[in-house]
Amino acid sequence: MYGLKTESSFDAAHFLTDYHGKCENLHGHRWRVVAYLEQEELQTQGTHKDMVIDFADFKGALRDLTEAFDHSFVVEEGSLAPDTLACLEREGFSLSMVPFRTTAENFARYFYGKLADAGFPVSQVDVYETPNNCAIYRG
Ligand SMILES: Nc1nc2c(c(=O)[nH]1)N=C([C@H](O)[C@H](O)COP(=O)(O)OP(=O)(O)OP(=O)(O)O)CN2
Ligand SMILES: [Zn+2]
Repeated sequence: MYGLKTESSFDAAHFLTDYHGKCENLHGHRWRVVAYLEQEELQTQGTHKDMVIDFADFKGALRDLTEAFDHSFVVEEGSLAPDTLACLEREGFSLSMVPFRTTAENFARYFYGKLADAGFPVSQVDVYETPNNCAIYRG
């Protein structure tokens, strides 16, 4: 079995809906996303011979996914009143609406799904919310 690993990060704001503690307030993190691929065999011919996948393609795909959240306010759908959202948009803030509670676990599953949908043989995604705290999603 062969494996590849790459990582990317994004800085964003969020809050946790229905959380009782400091994380119910708007705050920010630098989320670090580490993705792993696994494949039994290497490619056998062409420019990608003896590679799982070109690192350039893998790191570019993960970077595009994290870039979409960078310097935005990641908002769980339905967690803010429509007029609150309208005010934030009117002020020009960048909002990223997501259909999940913005936990590290859910981000890990989200990035896993996006990489799998793009055809990468993803086996695991780690999402660090702080340097010491990491959520893991495995297929
Ligand atoms: N299992 C999870 N637990 C928590 C998550 C999560 O995504 N998964 N998220 C949060 C909050 O987002 C919160 O911001 C994290 O707070 P905390 O761990 O306290 O992080 P700090 O940066 O404040 O770290 P300190 O050690 O307190 O400096 C909560 N839990
Ligand atoms: Zn947080």
